[in-house]
Amino acid sequence: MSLSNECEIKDGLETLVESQAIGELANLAYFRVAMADSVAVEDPKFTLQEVLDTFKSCLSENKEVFLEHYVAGWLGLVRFMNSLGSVFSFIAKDAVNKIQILINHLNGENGAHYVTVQSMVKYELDNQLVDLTKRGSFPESGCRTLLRLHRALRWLELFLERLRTSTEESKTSVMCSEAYNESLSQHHAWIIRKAAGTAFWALPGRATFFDVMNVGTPEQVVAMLGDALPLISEVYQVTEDLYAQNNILDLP
Ligand SMILES: CCCCCCCC/C=C\CCCCCCCC(=O)N[C@@H](COP(=O)(O)O)[C@H](O)/C=C/CCCCCCCCCCCCC
Repeated sequence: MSLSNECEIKDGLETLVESQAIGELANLAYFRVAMADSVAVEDPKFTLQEVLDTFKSCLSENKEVFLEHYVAGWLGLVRFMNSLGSVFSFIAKDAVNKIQILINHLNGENGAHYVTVQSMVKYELDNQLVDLTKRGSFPESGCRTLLRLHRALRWLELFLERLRTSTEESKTSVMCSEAYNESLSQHHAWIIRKAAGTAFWALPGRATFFDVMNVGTPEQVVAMLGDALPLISEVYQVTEDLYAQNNILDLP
């Protein structure tokens, strides 16, 4: 995928952040990213396969993480969340804001340094473009912005693993909040934890959830989750190791 139609994507995201109709526009934004990759997009509905494909493209042969594919993966996930209802809008809006910041870096004059997460970290640290101990001059550094999505990727991994091994009786709200409590919640203020916990109760049941994934039978969903999880885990682990090596896992 190439961000040759960067302006269109950027315009779409800017509108998306400002708009109340966030769900509809998230679809549009992802639609454009997908088009840039020649993915078949006649059907604008979310499919788990699309997200799987973007995470598959994330890692280079030498395990570098391509930022544009990472961003495309998140846009796909936001589309999914938007299809679940407006109660998740505050979460989607935060995710989209962060995606927008990363796309701005990719499209900016220093975009060449933002091709991979590895090159982004090196560039920003070498040039003191990251607030390391307290928030200051660089609230929109790529490193701190991606870290927020990276932590959310751990939540996703834990949640999807629960979904994969769930039974018909399992509750998505319980699986979601367990995954959240084991990961992201540790980085969130009390008020955010409460709001997130409330939103989880609005999640549809497992059967509807599987339907929205547009994969097929529950057995096919489970099989695809089995394919998707190692990819997501690897992207997570490569990023985690990179951030650990550079001592930037706690950026303010
Ligand atoms: C394959 C399909 C099945 C799963 C689909 C899941 C779709 C999930 C899509 C997006 C997930 C949301 C990502 C949220 C990123 C949150 C980043 C964050 O931590 N931000 C906080 C800190 O930011 P700064 O203030 O430091 O800039 C911010 O305070 C958060 C605000 C919003 C609340 C975030 C709650 C996160 C809950 C994650 C679970 C989402 C549940 C969705 C259920 C489908």
